[in-house]
Amino acid sequence: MKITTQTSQINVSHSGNGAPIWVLLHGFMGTEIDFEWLKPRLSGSVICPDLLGHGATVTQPETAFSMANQVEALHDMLGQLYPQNVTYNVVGYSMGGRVAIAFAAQYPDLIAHLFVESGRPGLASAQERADRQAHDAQLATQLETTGLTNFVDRWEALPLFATQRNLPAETQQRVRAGRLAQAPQLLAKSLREMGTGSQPDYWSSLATFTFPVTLITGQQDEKFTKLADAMMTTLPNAQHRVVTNAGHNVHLEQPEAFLDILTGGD
Ligand SMILES: C=C(O[C@H]1C=C[C@H](C(=O)CCC(=O)O)[C@@H](C(=O)O)[C@@H]1O)C(=O)O
Repeated sequence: MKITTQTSQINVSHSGNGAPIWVLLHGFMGTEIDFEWLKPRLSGSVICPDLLGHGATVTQPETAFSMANQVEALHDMLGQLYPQNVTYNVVGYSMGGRVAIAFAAQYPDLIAHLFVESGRPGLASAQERADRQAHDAQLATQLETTGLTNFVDRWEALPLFATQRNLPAETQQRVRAGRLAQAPQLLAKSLREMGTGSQPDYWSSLATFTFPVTLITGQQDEKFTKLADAMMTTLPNAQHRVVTNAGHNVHLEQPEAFLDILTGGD
């Protein structure tokens, strides 16, 4: 497996007593189960929370699924688990990558290493955000009116996920089952309130990320590989790993290559 690297500068640091604490953040319509396979493969502690509106997360009806609330919910959860002064290896996939970047911007002192897989720091222009908000609101309405199965059918058919159709049927069925197990009204709320267009723009925060950052994209995901290249122009201590024979979901399509990047085993 060939992984090409573009590096500005990378200094790896570890949390506390040297045993890393991994925080793994799933993507839209994902759950903590998506990273279950990683738990026995990573040294140290591994935490895979369900994000707002996903999996087993329970919120009060009045809770806004804003990126700010998501960051605070994650911060509160980690603070309850690790009250002492520790740092985390935060790994975010896609929507989870957006959350990871927002969390790092808000709490940089808590980051040992930030890994962003096929993620982006929001949208830089107000017009882009407005257009994307309208798009995500349309998706949310479609989800509410045509039902989750129809929505997942359309979602799976997106070009962004075309490479996943080469995966074994069992793997595709497992991912589909995870999506179909979600609560449609909560997914719609997530799209409207925490979608790519609704979150703040963190592009200007990237230059302040002095902790080690590793961007991971699939070579066949041109869109997010280009976005990662753009992020590299402003990140001061980062590397961009492009994994061959993979699209948007690198950890699903090339799990061993993904693990090697996390552990430095490649
Ligand atoms: C379709 C686009 O944007 C969506 C794609 C990826 C994100 C995600 O979490 C997908 C997870 C998965 O299905 O494997 C999602 C997000 O960031 O919430 C985006 O809305 C696109 O072309 O940008």
